[in-house]
Amino acid sequence: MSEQVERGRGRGDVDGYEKHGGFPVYRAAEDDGGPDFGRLIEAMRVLQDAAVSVSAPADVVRQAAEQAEALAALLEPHRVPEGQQPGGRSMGLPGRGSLLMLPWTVDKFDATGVRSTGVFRRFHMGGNGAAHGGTLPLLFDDLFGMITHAYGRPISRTAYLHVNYRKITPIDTPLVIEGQVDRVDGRKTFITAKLMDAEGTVLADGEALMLVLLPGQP
Ligand SMILES: CCCCC/C=C\C/C=C\C/C=C\C/C=C\CCCC(=O)SCCNC(=O)CCNC(=O)[C@H](O)C(C)(C)COP(=O)(O)OP(=O)(O)OC[C@H]1O[C@@H](n2cnc3c(N)ncnc32)[C@H](O)[C@@H]1OP(=O)(O)O
Repeated sequence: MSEQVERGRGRGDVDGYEKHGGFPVYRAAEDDGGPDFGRLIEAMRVLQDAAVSVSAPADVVRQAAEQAEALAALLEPHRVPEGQQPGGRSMGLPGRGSLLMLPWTVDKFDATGVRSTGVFRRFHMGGNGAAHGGTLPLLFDDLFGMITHAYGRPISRTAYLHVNYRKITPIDTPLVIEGQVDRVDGRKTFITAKLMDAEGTVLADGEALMLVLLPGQP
């Protein structure tokens, strides 16, 4: 984890951050969920990739279903309320340890912007080796959230998000996404970002308006 990301852990204490909106208080998980949480999440991701790409004999599918059901039953008694689980709050893990997020790694996180690197996996495929078009706004939206946070803005929500698909975004290929705050106008934070391949070719670019929540807004 970079020094910038480490510093970002303390943002929950920035004056006004917790008081804004009706959003629950979120803090980064102290220990990234413990020694095996990252392993669990990565194993789940591999399982997701497998689940959407295998064509297995019926007996294998039956065994896999039974094992998946047993695993779910093992975890079920340990559900906790939103904001207490390490998933999504583990800043040292790819995708913050959230299965929903792209498993990307943040390597820059400060007021000048946020950069993250990673690959779209088989799980994220739309067709013909390209990432599903819906997965790109997910990547952009989460980056925009981090950029807002790294800039020191109070909790904000995405009012709009625009993505231009410039070229096919391939799966299993190292990519980088980078963006920054362009301007601030009262509650409004305007952000832009670019998704690029290793040669710097822009595959997609995006812009968003993030609005600081008013007191009580969910
Ligand atoms: C989860 C964090 C883990 C914690 C770990 C610790 C640290 C973490 C570090 C980083 C965090 C990382 C990531 C964060 C994760 C994710 C970020 C994703 C964020 C989202 O994914 S969030 C979900 C999608 N999002 C929504 O679910 C919004 C639904 N919506 C609403 O809740 C309202 O809509 C709201 C509140 C947005 C505004 O409502 P409102 O009533 O307060 O404001 P109002 O409408 O009056 O607009 C005020 C002024 O904005 C202009 N305006 C409004 N909308 C516009 C538009 N679309 N286009 C152009 N202008 C627009 C108006 O024209 C007016 O402009 P003017 O003042 O000039 O007249």
